Amino acid sequence: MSSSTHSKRHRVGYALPPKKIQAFIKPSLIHHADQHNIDLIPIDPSKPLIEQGPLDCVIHKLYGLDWKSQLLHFSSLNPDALIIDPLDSIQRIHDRISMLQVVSNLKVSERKQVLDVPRQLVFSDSETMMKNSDDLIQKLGFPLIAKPLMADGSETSHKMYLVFDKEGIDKLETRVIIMQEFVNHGGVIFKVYVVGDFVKCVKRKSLPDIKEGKLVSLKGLMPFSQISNLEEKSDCGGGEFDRVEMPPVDFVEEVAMAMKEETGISLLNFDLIRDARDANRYLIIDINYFPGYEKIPNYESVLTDFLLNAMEKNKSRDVSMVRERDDD
Ligand SMILES: O=P(O)(O)O[C@@H]1[C@@H](OP(=O)(O)O)[C@H](OP(=O)(O)O)[C@H](O)[C@H](OP(=O)(O)O)[C@H]1OP(=O)(O)O
Ligand SMILES: Nc1ncnc2c1ncn2[C@@H]1O[C@H](COP(=O)(O)OP(=O)(O)O)[C@@H](O)[C@H]1O
Ligand SMILES: [Mg+2]
Ligand SMILES: [Mg+2]
Repeated sequence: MSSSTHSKRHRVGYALPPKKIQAFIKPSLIHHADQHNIDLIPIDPSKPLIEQGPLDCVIHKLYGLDWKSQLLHFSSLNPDALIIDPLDSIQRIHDRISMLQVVSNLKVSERKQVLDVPRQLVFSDSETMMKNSDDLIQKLGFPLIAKPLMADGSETSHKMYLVFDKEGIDKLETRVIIMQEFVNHGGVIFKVYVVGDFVKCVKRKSLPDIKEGKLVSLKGLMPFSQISNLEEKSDCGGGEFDRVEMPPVDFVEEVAMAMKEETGISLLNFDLIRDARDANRYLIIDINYFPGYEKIPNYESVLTDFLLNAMEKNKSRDVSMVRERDDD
């Protein structure tokens, strides 16, 4: 990195919901960034963004048309400012259909591990789903997971149900619904955090397996909030979690970099599960924009290094564009 990067102060604006500011913009992050010539500046989304500059870079996780037009207006007046990440790219992972299409487009080399997504069907309303329930059951079987289409941080976007039988399908009362096959995965999920070229995979507790024998005793549907009832009776406990092997690092890193390329997004994580019936089959079930990075150790330096690098790259891009213009 050039010495000028170290001497110049960088103004990085952050536009985040209050809950996220509380969790992510910790004094330790502000301090670490400050020590590395970055001023983290709060952006007030209720005021014009163009009046809150100058800014070298904007990081953001806000939704809605107002924020979109604010960013567009700001970018048109400040073409050299770096926006992390582009709104159009983020939009693609706010929808649980296009999100999984991203996975199908990933370019991952031929290897022992296979990357897949769960099978899913989308319905415009519960009535249409009920009418087509025989087809749904035939295609995906039970148990099913009902997910809202949108994954846009809204209150309802994480509200899900496990559906065990036809009566469960009939009881669902949501608007656009994704019905996804439930894949047994040993009750453990791997969360892969990506920050530019940095990749960190961690283990988390997930929904426990639902063995065929157990399915007969499960009736109707169950919102996820009650899933702990099921977990108590699950096979995953008593230190088993700690013994679960992590996926191969090179595989995770390759998928993470392919994801970054395909989405054009630098700040994301994805949820990876390993098929309980095939240890080499991995499925991506969820991709999240700008997740809770504060949960990874040393996130202060990871984020600071990323911002410095991104601004440095952006500056060299601007310089080469000026050179190209001069050459014309
Ligand atoms: O709140 P946290 O720290 O659990 O982070 C949430 C993420 O948890 P994770 O880091 O994956 O464990 C969470 O990931 P999941 O969807 O739970 O896999 C989302 O990214 C969530 O954002 P939103 O509500 O979808 O806008 C994230 O919420 P925000 O931090 O953006 O509010
Ligand atoms: N197809 C699936 N098979 C098995 N478990 C799943 C599947 N999809 C989701 N889950 C479980 O449900 C949780 C929430 O689903 P996810 O798609 O990640 O939604 P969210 O965006 O709310 O995190 C996951 O962390 C995992 O435990
Ligand atoms: Mg998830
Ligand atoms: Mg999610």
